[in-house]
Amino acid sequence: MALPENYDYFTREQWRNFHGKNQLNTVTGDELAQIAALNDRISLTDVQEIYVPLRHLIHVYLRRYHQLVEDKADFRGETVAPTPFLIGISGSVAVGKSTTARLLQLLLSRSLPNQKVQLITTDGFLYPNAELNRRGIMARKGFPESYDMEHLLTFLDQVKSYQPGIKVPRYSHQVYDVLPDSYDVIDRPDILIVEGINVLQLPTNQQIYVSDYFDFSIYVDAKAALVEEWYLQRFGVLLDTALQDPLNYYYPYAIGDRQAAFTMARQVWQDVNLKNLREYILPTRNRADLILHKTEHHVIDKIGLRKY
Ligand SMILES: Nc1ncnc2c1ncn2[C@@H]1O[C@H](COP(=O)(O)OP(=O)(O)OP(=O)(O)O)[C@@H](O)[C@H]1O
Ligand SMILES: CC(C)(CO)[C@@H](O)C(=O)NCCC(=O)O
Repeated sequence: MALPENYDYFTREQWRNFHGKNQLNTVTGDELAQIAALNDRISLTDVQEIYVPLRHLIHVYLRRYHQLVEDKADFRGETVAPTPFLIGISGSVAVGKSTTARLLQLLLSRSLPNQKVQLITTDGFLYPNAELNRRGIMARKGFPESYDMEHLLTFLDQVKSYQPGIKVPRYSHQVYDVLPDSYDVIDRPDILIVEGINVLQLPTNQQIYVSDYFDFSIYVDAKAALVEEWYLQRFGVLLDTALQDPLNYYYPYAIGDRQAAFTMARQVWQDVNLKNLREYILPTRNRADLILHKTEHHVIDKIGLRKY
């Protein structure tokens, strides 16, 4: 699918100079150490040249957002109620959404030390495997019908209305299921990052869309053949981890024939994740405020900034 036309596209050589005046435009040694601990494969040049200007752009959106919230309260003759700023991050399975999300959480927490920056993935809003099986859609995990979208919308509504202590179910790749009685707690953040393949989708039968809640959104983009490579690499890591744990979903694959396990993973990529990317995820790309385009080794080579 050709890149959408309603964006300005920049090379990294252009993008890395986008800082504005008097901005915090470098990362400290301490930040770099934290980033390396997050994922030691992240290119630190990408952090400096791509993510630091991106953080500056988010500051711009944030300022404008707070001004608008204030002006709207003033218009109604009311005092300002705290309203969290929401960032959505979308893209294929295994493209690197959660890594991007955690990196942004870290960078924003550092530049805005008085603000609480929290992060969730929409994986926790998948129906548990028992429910997917009951509905006969276990082979459709990740497709729109496999998520409890109503629950996700209610959650976003609670966050925006600044409710304390909201529980979010947790999904485990190791167990391959939503964990029973295990939750993350989102507690009145100033900024919430919501990462998931479905965050820019338009569910049917709903009055409001998930994307209506976002004040800034990012689509992480790459050629499908590359994402397949990353999916299989991550599968290799999942197998290695599973070897230590007989309760891990991947344990039978980990102790069996490795070639056969990879053949199975390739098939799942083809039948499930690639199909989902083509039919339901990629068509949402042109709703994002920003497209981060990756090439080999996760290096970002192009950035699209939405014009209108
Ligand atoms: N910037 C990066 N540099 C190097 N490796 C990366 C980078 N981003 C992600 N990866 C690797 O790519 C794989 C997929 O990343 P990640 O788990 O963040 O993807 P995801 O899009 O969140 O996937 P899912 O939708 O399945 O949760 C992982 O093995 C991760 O370590
Ligand atoms: C949990 C999701 C849907 C999204 O992160 C994905 O990682 C997944 O498990 N997809 C189902 C097919 C598979 O096993 O890869």
